[in-house]
Amino acid sequence: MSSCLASCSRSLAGVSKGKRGMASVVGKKPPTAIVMMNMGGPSTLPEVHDFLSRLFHDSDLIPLPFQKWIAPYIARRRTPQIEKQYAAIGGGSPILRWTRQQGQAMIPLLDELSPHTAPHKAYVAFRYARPYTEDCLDELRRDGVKRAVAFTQYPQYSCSTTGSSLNEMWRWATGIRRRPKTGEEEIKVGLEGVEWSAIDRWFSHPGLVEAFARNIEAALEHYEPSVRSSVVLLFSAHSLPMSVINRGDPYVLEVSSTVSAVMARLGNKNPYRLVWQSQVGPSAWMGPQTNAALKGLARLGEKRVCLVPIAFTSDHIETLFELDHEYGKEAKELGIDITRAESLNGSPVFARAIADIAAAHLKEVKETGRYSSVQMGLRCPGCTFDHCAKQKAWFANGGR
Ligand SMILES: C=CC1=C(C)c2cc3[nH]c(cc4nc(cc5[nH]c(cc1n2)c(C)c5CCC(=O)O)C(CCC(=O)O)=C4C)c(C)c3C=C
Ligand code: FES
Ligand SMILES: [Fe+2]
Repeated sequence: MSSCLASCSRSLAGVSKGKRGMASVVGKKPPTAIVMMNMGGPSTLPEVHDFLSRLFHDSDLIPLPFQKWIAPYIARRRTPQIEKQYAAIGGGSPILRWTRQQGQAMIPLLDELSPHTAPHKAYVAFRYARPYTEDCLDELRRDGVKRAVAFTQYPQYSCSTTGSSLNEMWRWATGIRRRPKTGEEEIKVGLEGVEWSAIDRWFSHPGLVEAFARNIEAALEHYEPSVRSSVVLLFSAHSLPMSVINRGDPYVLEVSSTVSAVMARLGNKNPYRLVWQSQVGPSAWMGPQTNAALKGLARLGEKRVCLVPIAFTSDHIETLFELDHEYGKEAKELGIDITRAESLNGSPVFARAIADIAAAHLKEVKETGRYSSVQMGLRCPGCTFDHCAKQKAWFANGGR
């Protein structure tokens, strides 16, 4: 992280916009692939069912008894309700559009920050929506890629999110997972001869912190200067089941660290809390829940609240539907003057941050020969999955 700090402040200080974009990769040298990994979301309503089906089949996210049989049933039952939510936010998730835009903004900056690994090209690998991990690997194969970075787009690490995406990448790249053979068609298996490394977390990167802070400052402009410092900043992150936290998952710690760093950058001028949203099912999840916290704050006489989504880098159903639509309405009914900080979306400060993170990582791999972070090597104390160990060993060995 220390090298990040130095190079980030340099890049924040003003890397000028590069002239090369994605088009610059058509030369002879294959691009260094920057694979932006995330969960994805259905871009259109007809994709909702397949999105949920993949999600409920993922035992790293939701381990279910008889998963193969139960998952299709839950996905089918949940589809109409979730379709309505996506319909209410314009007919689909904007995550693919934002991820592509962020990748496009990152590449010229990265070409400039790390010329010896240029040209770079951004790829997208989603866990539950197109383009899937396997689609992304097809693209890498077509481009003749020899060096690839698996770059999680979740700033804070959880085995249910980043861990799941890394597991999926390892399965497809090694050929453990393969497409079913249809007819005489030749099936490509795995991805030979690629040197892989992983960026698994970046929860306290100064560029990320700066991007969040600027969006919060912009949201606070909504309030009169005389009352601005009384606004409660309510940082909201997707919750986790207590069973995952008790297994030793680092997500809660890392989200908390992001919040502390953002508050320090803001000069600790406002009161704040970290709360948790979007729990599903009847089991115990991390709390307090965002909507209960809003009700509690109203009961205690708080009149102004700024909601800050802190664990995702673009808009999605939980900001646009849950925060804006549901909780925003509820809060107004409770008499709270509520605003929401914009998600990182098209923030140029954010684009510079991810370029800096990628550049610092490429440099570190070259200098140390370490392909993944020290922290990524440690399994959760309660982990019982063999595949976590195999995936970590595979990345630590450069994808060999
Ligand atoms: C950092 C973000 C997220 C964590 C951690 C996370 C954990 C987690 N999620 C579920 C179950 C579901 N999540 C669903 C949707 C969903 N989840 C996140 C983010 C995190 N999830 C996002 C951004 C989305 C929406 C995608 C979009 O809008 O584009 C869903 C599907 C919706 C629904 O049916 O309610 C489920 C289910 C678990 C069990 C879990 C931790 C173990
Ligand atoms: S569940 Fe965390 S390392 Fe396996
Ligand atoms: Fe989720």
